[in-house]
Amino acid sequence: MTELIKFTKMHGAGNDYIYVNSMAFPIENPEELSIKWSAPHTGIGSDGLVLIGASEVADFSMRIFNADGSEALMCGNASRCIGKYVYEKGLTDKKTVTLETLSGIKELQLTTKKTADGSHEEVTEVTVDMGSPVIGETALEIEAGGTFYTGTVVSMGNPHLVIFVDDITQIDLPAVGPLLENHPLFPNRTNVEFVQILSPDEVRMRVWERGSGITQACGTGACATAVACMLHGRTERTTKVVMDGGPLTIRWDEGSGKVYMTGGAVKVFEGELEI
Ligand SMILES: N[C@@H](CCC[C@H](N)C(=O)O)C(=O)O
Repeated sequence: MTELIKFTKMHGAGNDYIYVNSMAFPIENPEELSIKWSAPHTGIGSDGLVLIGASEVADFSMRIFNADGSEALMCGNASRCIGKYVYEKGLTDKKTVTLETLSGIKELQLTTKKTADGSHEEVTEVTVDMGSPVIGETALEIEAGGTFYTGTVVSMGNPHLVIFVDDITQIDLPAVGPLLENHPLFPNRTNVEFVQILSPDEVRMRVWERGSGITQACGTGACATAVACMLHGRTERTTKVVMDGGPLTIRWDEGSGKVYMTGGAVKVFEGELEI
């Protein structure tokens, strides 16, 4: 029997996912549908699929699937978009929302303002408590395509390799990204961030995401980047990470050791699909 699934296309700094409220529209084969719906010409076109579900330990749960159908443990940009989704759809009236993810419970702080016609409140910005980073090697020598890079390995629930470069425009991301993502040093693959320092509180970053390729932004990647920058004494505790799709502000709190990510979330359109 054909089923109709309602979805919302949203993005955070240009990192775009298809969001489905799986409490209303249960989905049995998200891996398959993420591949199908993410396809730019034959599907909706996106970096992946996000399911918003119920939770016994938090207000809501999130499952995130990359465009290749692989499931990730965490997604920074999607967590902000879910904050906007659940508040604006009236699924909650809380401005502090907890979200169960495969990498633990994250807390979202929503900033809202009245819409221009004064009829309701909209979410303008979300700050996510991303938890504490797990720091791996800080000077990993790695070869890809005949070039040697030095990277810092940081997990923000999912794996990241952060590489400092002098001039980010010189990086051939489509060529080197897949080599590093699938490097034998990373049996579970990795997300890859190239970073150029602009000032003590601003960096430029481009990302190659595990399972999705080049994306306009990566929230966990921005956090990993800021952590690597601070670890190496390149930036202050708060850093603006400017990606192809826009900036995120990342603060690595000295006292708690936690990383806080702040940025916007945008609804693009809604639709329905038959499965
Ligand atoms: N874009 C995301 C991360 C999505 C998952 C990642 N590609 C992985 O496989 O670990 C973000 O905003 O954090």
